[in-house]
Amino acid sequence: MTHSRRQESPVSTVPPTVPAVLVLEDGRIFRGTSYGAEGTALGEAVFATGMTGYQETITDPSYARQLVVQTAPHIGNTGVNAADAESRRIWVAGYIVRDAARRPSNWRSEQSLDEELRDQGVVGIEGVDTRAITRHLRERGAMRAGIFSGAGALSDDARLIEQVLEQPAMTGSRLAEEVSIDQAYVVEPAEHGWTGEPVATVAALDLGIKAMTPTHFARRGVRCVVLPATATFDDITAAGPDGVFMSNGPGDPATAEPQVEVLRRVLDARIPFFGICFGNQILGRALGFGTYKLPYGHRGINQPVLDRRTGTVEITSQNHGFAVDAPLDGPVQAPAGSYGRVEVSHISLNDDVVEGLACLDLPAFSVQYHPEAAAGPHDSAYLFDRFIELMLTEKRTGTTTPGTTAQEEN
Ligand SMILES: NC(=O)CC[C@H](N)C(=O)O
Repeated sequence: MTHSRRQESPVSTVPPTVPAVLVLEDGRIFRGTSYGAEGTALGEAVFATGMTGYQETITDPSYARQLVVQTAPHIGNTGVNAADAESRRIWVAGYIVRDAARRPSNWRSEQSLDEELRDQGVVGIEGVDTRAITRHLRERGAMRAGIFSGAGALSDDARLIEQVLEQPAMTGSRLAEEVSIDQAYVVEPAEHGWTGEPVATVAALDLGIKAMTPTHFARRGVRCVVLPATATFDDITAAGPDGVFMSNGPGDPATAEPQVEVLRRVLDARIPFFGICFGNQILGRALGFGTYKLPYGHRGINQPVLDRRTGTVEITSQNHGFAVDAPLDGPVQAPAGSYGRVEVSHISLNDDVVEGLACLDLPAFSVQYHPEAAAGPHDSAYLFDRFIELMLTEKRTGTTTPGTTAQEEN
């Protein structure tokens, strides 16, 4: 009886499942079901440990060409909305979750994450053991991978591994120009509730900038002129900036030669500089240090960092796979140019990786993490204040004239 009633019922709460498979370049394979768009996604498999903020994560341009594994097991439960997007689109190349929420439940939700992934053509996989994937990546390192769903998932494993190996590795990939903008734009302080006159102007290079960064400047009264990644030194000075900012961004910092050259001219001209993440790596390179690939990177919103100058510990938001190779012990002369002394100002308390650089003879500093948060804790927002203070001090003491070098001024 019960059996026949069940057969007659037209209602089914279980959606039809489409097979999907995650294939890692070392041959490890995880089978699950399709999530978001159906198709093929290739990229570097990395894991992100944030328990919240999945929308900010997937719209962070630094994740371009990466397949992101969320270690939090339940994803999508608050849906997505226009206000929380950190850029104009989703940038993760593919998305890997354990258990996708079937129904979002939040008053701010405008659409389900599944629908948003579909709308933007982002291929994902769900129902895989994300803990096993994470442990694998932690032991073997971030690596090339592919998500294949629908008909593609039925292909021969060897053929799928071949496809995964055909893509370029993250090392050597230049991606900042791909995610940047074509046209400059300005974010005015008044747009974010500032009622007085602007206190300064920052020229911000968009190497993959997140919306929250200009917002932080604007809230503090700073005009933010956002420029494409290809901006020249002359484009920067044309904005009449009191300071220059370089954002986070995807790809290998070893490929950022044009931005390193631009930054050297900024430093030569003694224009105050602040960089975050990719911007920190570019400052490191401009000063003559190398960069290297971390085994599996730092991605999450609870990464402990020590500010070595104050002894304060910050809980930070991070997303980096590369790091600066600079000596931890004491200030050193910058190996390149005549930039004077530099010190490692911040280090990771998990693994001693360089998390910040400070020039002692120039108004320039940077951090490897994300003081703009979004998502993540706000511990590091003081860095925006520190940069504004630096710009205003340089302005007051008159040592900075954009477009001229320190020698020319003397
Ligand atoms: N968020 C970032 O700016 C990342 C910088 C660089 N692409 C890295 O992976 O290290």
